[in-house]
Amino acid sequence: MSRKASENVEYTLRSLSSLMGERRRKQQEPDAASAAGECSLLAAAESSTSLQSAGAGGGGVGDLERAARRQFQQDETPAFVYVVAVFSALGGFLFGYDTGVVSGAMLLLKRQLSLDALWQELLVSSTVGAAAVSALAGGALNGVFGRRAAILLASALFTAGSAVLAAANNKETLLAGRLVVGLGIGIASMTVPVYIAEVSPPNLRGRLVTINTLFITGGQFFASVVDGAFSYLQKDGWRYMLGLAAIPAVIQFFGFLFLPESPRWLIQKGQTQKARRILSQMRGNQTIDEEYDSIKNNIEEEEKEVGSAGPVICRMLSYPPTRRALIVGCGLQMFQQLSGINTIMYYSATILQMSGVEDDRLAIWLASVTAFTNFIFTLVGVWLVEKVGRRKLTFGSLAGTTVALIILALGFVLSAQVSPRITFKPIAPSGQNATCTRYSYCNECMLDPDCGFCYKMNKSTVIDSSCVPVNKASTNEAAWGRCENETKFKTEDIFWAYNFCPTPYSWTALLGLILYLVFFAPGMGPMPWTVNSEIYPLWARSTGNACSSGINWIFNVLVSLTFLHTAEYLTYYGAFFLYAGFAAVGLLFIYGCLPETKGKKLEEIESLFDNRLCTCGTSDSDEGRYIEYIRVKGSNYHLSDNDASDVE
Ligand SMILES: O[C@H]1[C@H](O)[C@@H](O)[C@H](O)[C@@H](O)[C@H]1O
Repeated sequence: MSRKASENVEYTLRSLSSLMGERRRKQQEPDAASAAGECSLLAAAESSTSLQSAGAGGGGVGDLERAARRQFQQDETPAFVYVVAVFSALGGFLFGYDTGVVSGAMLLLKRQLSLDALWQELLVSSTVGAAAVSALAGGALNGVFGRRAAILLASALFTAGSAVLAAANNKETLLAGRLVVGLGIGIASMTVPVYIAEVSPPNLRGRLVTINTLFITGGQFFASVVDGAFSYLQKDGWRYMLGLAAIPAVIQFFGFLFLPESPRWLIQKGQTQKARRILSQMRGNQTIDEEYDSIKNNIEEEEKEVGSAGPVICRMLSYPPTRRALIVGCGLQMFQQLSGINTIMYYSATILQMSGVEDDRLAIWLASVTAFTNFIFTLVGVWLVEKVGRRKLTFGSLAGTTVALIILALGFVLSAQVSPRITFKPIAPSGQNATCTRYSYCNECMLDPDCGFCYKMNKSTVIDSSCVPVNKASTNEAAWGRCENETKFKTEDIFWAYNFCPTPYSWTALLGLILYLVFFAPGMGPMPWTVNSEIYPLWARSTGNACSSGINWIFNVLVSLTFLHTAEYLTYYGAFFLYAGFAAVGLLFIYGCLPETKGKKLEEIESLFDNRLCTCGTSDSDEGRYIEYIRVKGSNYHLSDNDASDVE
């Protein structure tokens, strides 16, 4: 095509795109498919009439299509956006690493510092508690100082906390270090998804924000490997485990000294020149005028509509669209935790032991297989999020998770039904606890955290079984009796089961565990974070994310801290049935309340919450329609079938 002809095509497309843009603005309809700085020309694929008429004025549809396709191939998202996303997601890695590493570190710490149960619980949950507080406070921090400053602060806290932990000489210092790290986790968990969402182009936003969760699960997996490797270093192994987090934290800190602030936040603060510069850096060869204008207009309109007086949370609650978005965001985070992910993560070693793995070390290594499954299937989520969209992915994931929880619970029911009888009741030495010897079946004994099951095997039958107190310093052996000395009883063909019962049905628990992660990881793991980064308008984004992340952390503590007690009262299968029940309620919630945000500009998403909640399930209007877009980005034309979310 000659230069002149191509200019003609360009001109026609530009005028058509702005005409369409105008018309839409007049109709005040959300332009869902247009990417940042773009207008979309929509045409149902079956009838390419609009395309033809568009082409007619500028050299024919053939030329037009060819030009558009050529430009599409040239028009790439600059690598800079990926660099920014990966550096930010280091915050996710640290979140995963620091929450994951503590279980392995605790095995060594409790011996070296003689920690009692209270201190162990304090060291684990103080971090999650501090994360809840700082996630809630992070909203104000983000709003006032910006996303970049918040991320810098989080990485400084991670670095300082890790250094304190590595050098700690007593439990009080350890507690201080864990609190500092927790403060970093909370801030990172609420800021990073927001920052990535704000710098990403709409067609990649879901994928890039989901990468943050990939880094969280990657951090958890890495932590489990580090735990396994350093568990051989009985003295001071925990210092390496806890201190290693300083490395990615320092990298992130220095990286962010050179990375830019979110252009959306800058526009909100009136720093428009800087915002334009950063936006064009992020969009490469695409023009940014329309994206810039739409962000700016949006801020002005929002101010008119909602005003700027009073605390943001009050304005959010009194303005119906943001109130609904907040309910959806917090609900998603709550159901993520109520479906028991962290019970599964923290107790996977125990669940694996129940399925027949008797060796402690092997169980720790197998727990890293669990963490790896979580990680790999989060990758599947990264791939699926822009293909099937948030709504279907979340719903499908939670449906599978519910089934897996039921299988897991049934596994425990079967195990409990064939639970071995206790046939031998040893007399407790004087002054020793004798409570455990009162139980009649292994599953009662197993649910008491102070007791363990000591037995022999005759072929595949359990014989000479007793329930005796566990050695508080090492759950690998009993406090007294035949199972008192691990090295000795192993040579005498005597077995010790703490927290599990030998049963032929334990494989169902393993099956349930794997199925759980396969379903949970692609959707329910990442989507609550991804959706929350998108559903609030700019003025409410930090506060909305602060609240929902706070809810995530609060329910995280509640569920993981109560698991053992819940299991004691309801038995293991009762606990898993309970989570399955929560997950089922979550399914109804998602079906009724979660709208599809795929492909929409952040500025358009607010309108999805204009209607009453629980009407989203009825408005899946894109179903079964194939839509083709020609995008016009300044001088670049796209033919893309990716963003099938806007229907006119
Ligand atoms: O999205 C993450 C992820 O699924 C993690 O594996 C889990 O430990 C977190 O609690 C959750 O927020």
